[in-house]
Amino acid sequence: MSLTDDDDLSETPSSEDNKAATHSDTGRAGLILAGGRSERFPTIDKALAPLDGAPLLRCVADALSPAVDELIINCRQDQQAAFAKAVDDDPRFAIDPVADRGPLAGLRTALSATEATYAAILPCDMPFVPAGFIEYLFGQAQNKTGAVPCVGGQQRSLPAVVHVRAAAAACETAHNHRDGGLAAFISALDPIVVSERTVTAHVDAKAFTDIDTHEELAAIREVSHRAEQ
Ligand SMILES: Nc1nc2c(ncn2[C@@H]2O[C@H](COP(=O)(O)OP(=O)(O)OP(=O)(O)O)[C@@H](O)[C@H]2O)c(=O)[nH]1
Repeated sequence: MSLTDDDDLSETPSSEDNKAATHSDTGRAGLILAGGRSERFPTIDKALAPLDGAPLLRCVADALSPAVDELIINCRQDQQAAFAKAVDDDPRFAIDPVADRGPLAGLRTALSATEATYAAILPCDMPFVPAGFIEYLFGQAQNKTGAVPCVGGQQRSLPAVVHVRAAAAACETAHNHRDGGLAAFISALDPIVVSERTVTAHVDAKAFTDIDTHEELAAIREVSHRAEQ
């Protein structure tokens, strides 16, 4: 499938489709990539590391939930039980058939688990992206292959809102690419890039902070502790 920004990707479900709608047959999915090994975050899976009393995974799920109709967590089989306990809602899980194949493989697994037309994608370590900004990205992605923000002078791969079928095709293209990562995926998807000026009008740049180490998490805790005083 070849898609460009000019392609109209709108899908108008028939009344038959609507009658047959199930929990997974929704307009907007939220996909959380959480199948990494957290090697820079020793002794604990960073998705379970607490921030203000809640595991990072729950912070991300709580932020995403208001903007989506269904939540899907992508991870390894051995993470599922702990992750199910960590989040408040009752998310679906998309389990990697083969572990440790990287975020792009995780994304393919997550995309194949939803019937939604559009999906927001977040990593498990980016807890401050507000639902309002995800809603904004859904609006920008409408009838396009997707939308990503420009932050710090760079187009980001995540967070992203993507057209699910276009994204699945872009995963295949990226898979055959030399680096085979999320950057190759975004390049193949060719989404709308929301300018930095527009991004900063909607949200603080801190919203896109991701947490890779204990030191980074401690620094964030320190800032929020000071803000409370
Ligand atoms: N499904 C899946 N997700 C992954 C994989 N590797 C990384 N991710 C996810 O992709 C996102 C970005 O990855 P990183 O920030 O590098 O996380 P990580 O690989 O767990 O961390 P390090 O091991 O310290 O590099 C995180 O949400 C990870 O959970 C993988 O092999 N499979």
